[in-house]
Amino acid sequence: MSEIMPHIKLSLNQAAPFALLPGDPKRLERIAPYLEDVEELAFNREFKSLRGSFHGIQVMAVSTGIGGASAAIAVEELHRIGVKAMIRIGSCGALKKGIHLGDLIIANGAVRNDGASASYVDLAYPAVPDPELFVALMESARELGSVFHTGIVRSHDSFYIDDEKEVCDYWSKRGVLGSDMETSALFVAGGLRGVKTASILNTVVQYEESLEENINLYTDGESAMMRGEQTEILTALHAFVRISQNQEGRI
Ligand SMILES: O=P(O)(O)O[C@H]1O[C@H](CO)[C@@H](O)[C@H]1O
Ligand SMILES: O=c1cc[nH]c(=O)[nH]1
Repeated sequence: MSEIMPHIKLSLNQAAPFALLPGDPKRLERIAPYLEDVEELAFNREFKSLRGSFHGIQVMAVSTGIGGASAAIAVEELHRIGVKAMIRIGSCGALKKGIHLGDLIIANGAVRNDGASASYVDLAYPAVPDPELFVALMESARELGSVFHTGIVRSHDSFYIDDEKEVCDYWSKRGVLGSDMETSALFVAGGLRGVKTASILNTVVQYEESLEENINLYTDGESAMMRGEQTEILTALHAFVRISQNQEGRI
């Protein structure tokens, strides 16, 4: 019998080549309807998982919880059971005016303000997505008519620091589009381990709006944000189909 990973509680025979990585375990309930032959796999701590098929490819969805530490654990353990490509389908706060609720941000890099990626490697190492997966996400987003922006995001470890507003303004002034908590750890762990990674984020807080209020509305199922979530799920699934075709079965 193959080894069961200690946190995600999955083994080799449960792997698929592609994995969607939401933060919130609840998001799995909204991913499942897009897949056929869905099997629930495991639920340990923040790591809930399922597997199914989409347009002929096998896909997993595994929640990573909040923050880079648990996201990096998910990347490591999924890599060990054989997952080759991972797309974070997350939520974020915009750092730029004109990015609206439900707009998607496809990250072409992440500011490494998290602790997990720093514990892996010097900050000079870039947090960047796999180029092929990034392009596949952009092409899918265009094909589906999604409203999306591409650019740098900032990954952080806490909302509740005393100078939160000043820190957000600092990065906003430098052209960073949005903030989340897992993209940089995903990109760095994936880069070091040779896993293809990308990140697509649904805007749930507009720049300079109340964070707590908007996250509550999102979890209550308010519509623009829910539409953004549906679009990011579909965009990511189609991106996996694209790279499976590009690679002609190599993945
Ligand atoms: O909605 P998810 O994917 O969890 O992403 C965002 O939401 C959480 C904070 O509310 C953090 O995990 C942040 O990155
Ligand atoms: O503003 C936000 C919203 C969601 N997630 C974040 O990290 N920041």
